[in-house]
Amino acid sequence: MQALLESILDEVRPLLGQGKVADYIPALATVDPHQLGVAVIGTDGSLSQAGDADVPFSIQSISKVFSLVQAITHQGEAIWDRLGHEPSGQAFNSLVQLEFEQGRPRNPFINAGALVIADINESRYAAPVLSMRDMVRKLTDNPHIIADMVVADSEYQHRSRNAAAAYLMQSFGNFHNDVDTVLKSYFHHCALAASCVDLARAFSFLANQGRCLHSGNVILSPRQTQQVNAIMATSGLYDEAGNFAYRVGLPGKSGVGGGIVAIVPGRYSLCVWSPALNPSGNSLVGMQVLEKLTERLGWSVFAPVVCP
Ligand SMILES: NC(=O)CC[C@H](N)C(=O)O
Repeated sequence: MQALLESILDEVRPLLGQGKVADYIPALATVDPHQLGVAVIGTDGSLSQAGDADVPFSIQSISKVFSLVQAITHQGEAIWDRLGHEPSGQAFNSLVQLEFEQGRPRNPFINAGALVIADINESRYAAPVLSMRDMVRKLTDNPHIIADMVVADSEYQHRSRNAAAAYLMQSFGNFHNDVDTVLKSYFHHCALAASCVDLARAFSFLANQGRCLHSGNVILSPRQTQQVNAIMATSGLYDEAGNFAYRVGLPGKSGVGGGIVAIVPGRYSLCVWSPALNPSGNSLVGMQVLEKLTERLGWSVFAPVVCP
């Protein structure tokens, strides 16, 4: 695996320089786009990594999976009264559908949906920012995880679109807490910094029927784990979810920091990172790495099930 990861990174390195780092959050515009890393953790505990796999980056929308897990943990199925689990086919920050659909976001992985989830969590936790940070520290097994406050502040300064989504939902009665307070929690979650190795480890529970590999803690039931993987497969890459299913064939979640996590249910959790994005806001080189890896290894949730 180690040699395969190294050789795939060598193959895609010439593509570094294509794509564009997220500049609608000015603090992210300064990140060096030539970085590239990948980490793969097996449910047998094996870790393989290549390139800049230990360099922390802004997890951005990858945090939406952690927030969803928190909300499922304390609200269960009741969260679906407030939002759907259908793909949107729209950009992650689109507002068009939200007006048509009376302020009920399509899914928890577009911004509007993540803001409703943040609102649900704001009602539940006394200190949502710390609850999230502690959860990510436990799941990554890294007590040094912190949010990059320069990124969080930069997003707050440029919050118009997310604020518009939240106020629109408030006008439909689907937002219960103070908008500014929830936005601050949400930006803080997005600004958490973690490496490929941290995130591959953090998401091992999704490859392991809901049980965290290193702690043994039950994070979700096996059924809830399948459901979160299903939402990742159908909505994790926004308006590119279909392309991701076609090219990679795994549940995945991207962020505008250039990270993409992916799950091979029962086998592996992986994370790839390269900051420059394609027009859908997904890591351009990261997609290539995942496509090559799954093609070489035959990993796909759409491949025939091999019975023992
Ligand atoms: N796709 C993303 O990673 C978007 C997250 C970003 N924090 C935003 O709200 O715009």
